[in-house]
This record gives sequence, structure tokens and C-alpha cells, in this order.
Amino acid sequence: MPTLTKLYDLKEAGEHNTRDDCWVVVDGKVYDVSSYLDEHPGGDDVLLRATGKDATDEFNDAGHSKDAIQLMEEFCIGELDPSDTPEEESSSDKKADLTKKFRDMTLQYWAIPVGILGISVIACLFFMRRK
Ligand code: HEM
Repeated sequence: MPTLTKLYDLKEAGEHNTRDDCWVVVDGKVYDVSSYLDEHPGGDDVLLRATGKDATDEFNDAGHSKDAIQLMEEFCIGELDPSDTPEEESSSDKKADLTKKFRDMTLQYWAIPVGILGISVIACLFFMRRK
């Protein structure tokens, strides 16, 4: 059965970042906490600071009770659009990235010893000629 959940992207949710209109995103869900700002035991400032980003970590770090988690459902207005999340790097991109890293590393680890060896050989030849 199709769901009637409203989908938002993070940018859109982040535009609601004032005292009168404040949305937060926790665990992929979007909450309109405008009417709860003054009642929030953790303060209105934390909620206002949590706008415009995924506030799941901050929410979990505050150690919310089961009651708080139940209460927040009252403010849920929708979910984050899953198609809005940054795309996974394709495997060919990853391969190209690895090859580049390997090439850089090879250059980094070989260029110095080869340079020193080259200078030593030139110095050796120079002194041998002088004798
Ligand atoms: C709809 C969303 C939210 C609801 C309903 C809610 C509710 C509550 C409640 C009821 C408490 C009291 C303690 C408890 O019972 O757990 C609380 C405390 C707190 N909340 Fe929230 N909260 C919400 C979102 C957030 C977010 C997004 C953050 C952080 C960005 C946050 C940070 C805090 C902090 C720091 C405390 C104080 C913890 C303490 O005193 O130790 N809350 N919240």
C-alpha cells in the first residue's frame, strides 16, 4: 500500500530555523517543534541549533527517555527523502581513487631514495674522475 508520508530534503527542512518555525531532523524523520520550543526541557536553543542538519547524534547524546521518544511522534510531519542523500561512490570511482592513491604512494616512497641514489652515483663518478 502506498504511504502518505510527506518527504522533505535536508535543505528544505533547514529553511525552517526560526523560533516561529522550527524543524529538526532525527533518524530520517522531520519534526516541526515550533510549538514545543518553550516546553523543551533541554532548552529552545539546542533545538534551534539543531536545524539545517541531521540532529540524530545530538538527540541521542542527550539521552532522551522513552517518554521523550514517544512524545516526539506528536511533532513528526514527514521523513527525509532517501533519494536526496549523497550518492554512493560507484565501484569504478573507488578503483580509480585507489589507483591514484597507489601511484601517489609509489612516487612518494621511491622518488626520495632514487633521488639520493642518483646524486650518490654522480658524486662517485665525479670523485673517481678527479683521482
Ligand atoms: C521532537 C523532538 C524532541 C522532543 C520531543 C524532546 C523531548 C525532550 C524531553 C522530554 C526531555 C527531558 C528529558 C527526557 O525525558 O528525556 C529532553 C531533554 C533534552 N533534549 Fe530533547 N527533545 C527533542 C529533540 C531534541 C533535539 C533535536 C536535541 C538536540 C539537538 C535535544 C536535546 C535535549 C537536551 C540537551 C536535553 C537535556 C538533557 C538533560 O538535561 O540531561 N532534544 N528533550
